[in-house]
Order: sequence, then structure tokens, then C-alpha cells
Amino acid sequence: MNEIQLKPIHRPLIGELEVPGDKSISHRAVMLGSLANGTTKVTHFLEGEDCMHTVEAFRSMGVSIDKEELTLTIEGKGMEAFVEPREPLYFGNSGTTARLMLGLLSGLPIFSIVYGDPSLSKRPMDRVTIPLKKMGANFDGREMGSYLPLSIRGKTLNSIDYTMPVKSAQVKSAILLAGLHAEGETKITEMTPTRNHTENMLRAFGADLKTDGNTITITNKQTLSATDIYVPGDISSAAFFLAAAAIIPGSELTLKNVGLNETRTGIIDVLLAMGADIQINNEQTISGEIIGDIQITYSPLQSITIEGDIIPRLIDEIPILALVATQVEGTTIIRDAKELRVKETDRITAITELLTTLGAEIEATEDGMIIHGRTQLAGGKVASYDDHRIAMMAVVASLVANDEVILDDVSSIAVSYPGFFEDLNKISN
Ligand SMILES: O=C(O)C1=C[C@@H](OP(=O)(O)O)[C@@H](O)[C@H](O)C1
Ligand SMILES: C=C(OP(=O)(O)O)C(=O)O
Repeated sequence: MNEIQLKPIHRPLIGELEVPGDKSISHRAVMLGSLANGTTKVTHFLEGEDCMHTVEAFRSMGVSIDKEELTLTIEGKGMEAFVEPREPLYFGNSGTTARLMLGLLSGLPIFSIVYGDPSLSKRPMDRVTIPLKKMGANFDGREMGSYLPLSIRGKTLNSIDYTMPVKSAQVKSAILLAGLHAEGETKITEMTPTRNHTENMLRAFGADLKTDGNTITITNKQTLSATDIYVPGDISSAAFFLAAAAIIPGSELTLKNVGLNETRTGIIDVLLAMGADIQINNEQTISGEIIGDIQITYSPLQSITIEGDIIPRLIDEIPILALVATQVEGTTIIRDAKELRVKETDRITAITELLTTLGAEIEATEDGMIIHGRTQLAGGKVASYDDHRIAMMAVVASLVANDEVILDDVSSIAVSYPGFFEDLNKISN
């Protein structure tokens, strides 16, 4: 255990930061770079534990991936060059690695066994194995292939026309990756748009992909061509500092080169709707993704209701938004977010228990939370539930608490934000 005592800071956050690379885009760059023909250079890669598990998986299948600081050089030789991994592939805590790799591995001509840490072993995999089995994929594992560990005997798949029952970019991406190697045309329809980084990056690698409303069609037998990828700053990491600046009077922060893909910017829309003072500068498009600088100046906020189609656009930011809600006037309602129950931990329970310990007025509902603001948070002893986003939320909570917060373990933060405390120090000293 890596317990930490966190003291309130009682001063504004001031300055400029460049947050680490986007986790979703980093995973996808390794996957597509490995499948492509030629050399792919990935810059501003996220060296968080989750993305490193993706890198290690491809190295175990014979792909040469060189890493120098935050630059990867991937020597892709197409899928025929993949070798059978000798050992089971370990995906740690990473749901994205697990779901996307199941799609990719089921269409490769190799046998593999995949597993993860205790948290990942509890997360549902049937949301991808059900549609992949419809494509002919061969899985075996507990409860008919619903949970890791799973074994996969890859083969040529059939295409499908699939309407997704869950709002999940991981499911969409798994089917798209399987569709790359399936016979014919694979069609996926989503009820609500989810993050579209797989689609953007497949296009950057030259794949033939059509989007018509909420339906995406991919044709088979595609050869991907290597291309260089710059990974924008992760808005899900930036969210912790945006939120901190939004609730600490006098704060003024600029977060540089953050990914602003509109399937991810729900946090900005919510903070603006609450009354935050946010400006976006220097917008540009690189490797098919919009990036820009986010400037935030503290201003008093009001409660709102967060529900419906915006939820997938801020799903990973709900822990930090719940903390913001404790610091604004009025009652904030979060609903339609049942997915939080199957993340690294049951995040609805984790958020509610943690913030209650610190004196917040918050109640859990089946698919969200109701939070009554504004409360002065107190100190206390809290648990991270081994979940990086809960741990970082607790750290931000400690900045506005009136006494010391003791957090049981901070090691999970390395999953998505290895330099989190260094970056916090840069703007809080
Ligand atoms: O595709 C991705 O990279 C991700 C999709 C989301 O999960 P779901 O697809 O399960 O909603 C998100 O919570 C996760 O952090 C990353
Ligand atoms: C849910 C998350 O990631 P994953 O599903 O990849 O574990 C997250 O980063 O908050």
C-alpha cells in the first residue's frame, strides 16, 4: 500500500501545463501501427501502465516496438507477421486493451490466452464476445466467455450487421478491428455516438470506412499503411486540473495541446453550463484529431442535471464532476450513467462513499448520483478502490478540504497519469 497524507492548499492554481497523451488514442496507435505495413512513429505517447500493457502484448506477438521517452517506433509488417504468444497476455487493469484486443485477436490466425488483474477479471467481456461469436469467433472462458481469463483461437471471421445494446466505444472498436479481417462488409450501429478515435485513426492508416449517421461500415481484406501519429493531451487527465481550477477561487490555468474531439468534450460543456469561464485557443487538427489549449479562470458555479447523450462524452469524468458538484450552489443530478458500475470499480458506490466520508451530501441512485451543494469538505481517511480516477478525485478533494485527507493508496494513478503529482506541484506552488 502506498498511503499518502494530503494537506489542503488554501491557494489558487496558477500556470500552464501540458498533460500526458490521450490513453484511448495511445492504445489505438499501438494496435494500428502493429497491424499496418511500414514504420509508424507515435509521439507524445502515454506511458501509463494501461498503454504499456498494450505495447507488451504486441511485442509478445513478434512486433518490434522501440520506445524512447514518449516516442514509439513500431515496425509493422501486417497481420501475417504476428507470431503466437508463448505466454498468456497480461492486460493489467485495462478494459480498453482487453476489449479491443479480443476483437483483434479473434481474427488473427493464432491461439492466445488473455488475462488481467482482479478488477479486470470482474468486468464484463460478453459485451464484446457476444457480437464477436456472431462473427464466428472462438472464445473459451468462465461463464461461457463472459469474463477474463479467456482463450482465443483466431480464424477468418464472417461480417455482421450489429446494433450495439451498450453505449461503448470499446465494443464498437472491437467489432471494427475484427471487421478488418472478416469476410465482406461489417456494419455497426450505435444508439448514441461514443468516442470515435478508432474510426479517425483507421482513416489515417488508409482504411476504407464509411459513416452514415450512427452507422459505421468497414470492408474486409484491408491493408493498413503506416503513418505517424501525434497523441494529443488527454482531456480525461486535464479534467482533474480543469475541475480543481473551477472550484478554487482565484485560479487561472492553461492546459496546452489537449484533445478536443467532440465525442470527449462533455466535461467542457458541463463546466460551461455551470457557469465556468473557459476559452479555447490555438485549435488545429493533427492525425485526424482536433487539439487546442484550454484556458480556465475561476468563477462561481451553479448546479445542473447531467443526463442523456452527453454521458458517453464525459463518462470517465463523472468522478471529478461529482466532486465539483459538492462545491457549487444547488442540487446536481447525474443520471443515465449505469455504466459506471462496471468500470475499474463500481464508481457510483466509490464516489458516494468517498465524498460522504469527507462530509458531502451525496446519495447514490441506480444509474447516477444526487449531490446537494455547497458543502465545506472535511478531512478524513478514504479509499481509492484501486481506481486511478477515484484516487485523483480524492487528491483534488483534499485541495478544498479543511483538514488532512489520508488516501489509502495512490499507485493506481500510474494507470493513466504517471506524472500527476509533479504536474499538480507545478501549478500549486
Ligand atoms: O474506447 C476507449 O478507449 C474507452 C471507452 C470508454 O469505455 P466504454 O467503451 O466501456 O464506455 C472509457 O470509459 C474508457 O476509459 C476508454
Ligand atoms: C474506464 C477506464 O478505462 P478502461 O475501461 O480502459 O479500464 C478509465 O480510464 O476511466
